[in-house]
Amino acid sequence: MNLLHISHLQKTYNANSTHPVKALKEISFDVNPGEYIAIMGESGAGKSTLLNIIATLEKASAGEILLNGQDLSSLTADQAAKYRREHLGFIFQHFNLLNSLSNRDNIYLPLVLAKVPVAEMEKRIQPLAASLGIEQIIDRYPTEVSGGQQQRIAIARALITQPDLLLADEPTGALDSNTSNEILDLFDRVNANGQTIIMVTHSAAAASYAKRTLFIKDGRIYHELFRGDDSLKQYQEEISKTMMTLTNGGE
Ligand SMILES: Nc1ncnc2c1ncn2[C@@H]1O[C@H](COP(=O)(O)OP(=O)(O)OP(=O)(O)O)[C@@H](O)[C@H]1O
Repeated sequence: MNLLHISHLQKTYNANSTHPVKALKEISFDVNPGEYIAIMGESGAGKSTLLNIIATLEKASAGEILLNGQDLSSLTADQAAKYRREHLGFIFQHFNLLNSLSNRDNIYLPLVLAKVPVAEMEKRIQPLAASLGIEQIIDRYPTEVSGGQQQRIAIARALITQPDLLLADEPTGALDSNTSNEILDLFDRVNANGQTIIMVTHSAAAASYAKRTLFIKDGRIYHELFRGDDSLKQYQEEISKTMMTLTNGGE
């Protein structure tokens, strides 16, 4: 079965006003378990809207969205909050760590909210910290580590709940190119361990790490590319070319 099934999804903001905005007009795609998908498109194309609907933060105006067979559009606000905690992991451009908590407590936070026993939290953090290279900084505070290290902490926070789906919104947008590559290498390893990832990005370099890239234009899927056996460099060139065609309005 598909992990995520999206069919004829539409989203109109301010539907009842004189200026409705059709952010998503027709979006259909499926995601299989273990996939790593990048979503690209120009500013205003509808990427964040799509991500927010998958994240259960917003509701679609029409169409179907199922995650593991669960109809996300039928969830109440409380059910959606629970669903997010139990099934989704989030990574943001600006890390969104709480500076008043240690890195360790930031990572524990979703488990605290889910009332997971302390012994289980400690058991889960050890292998995660080792695989993400954060053992040395785990008892510092977010303000005492670099941006790349903060993003590693944020990745640990997203993964500690063992989510069905990891959603990343411009995860390298605030990082220099070397640090970005380190974070993207980590995503690669996380995906190789079976984690399904959907990443919104403006960066062809970042998208080239994903195995499939969906291009969105004016609320519709314009094109998709598969990495296949391409090298990172070849695939990045393909992605850049497609973005250029899309920007120039080509078919
Ligand atoms: N809450 C809202 N109310 C009204 N219109 C909105 C709202 N959120 C987004 N839009 C509009 O919906 C369209 C799609 O926006 P969206 O933020 O999804 O694009 P995006 O591809 O993520 O852009 P960017 O790359 O700049 O983040 C835009 O025309 C935007 O102005």
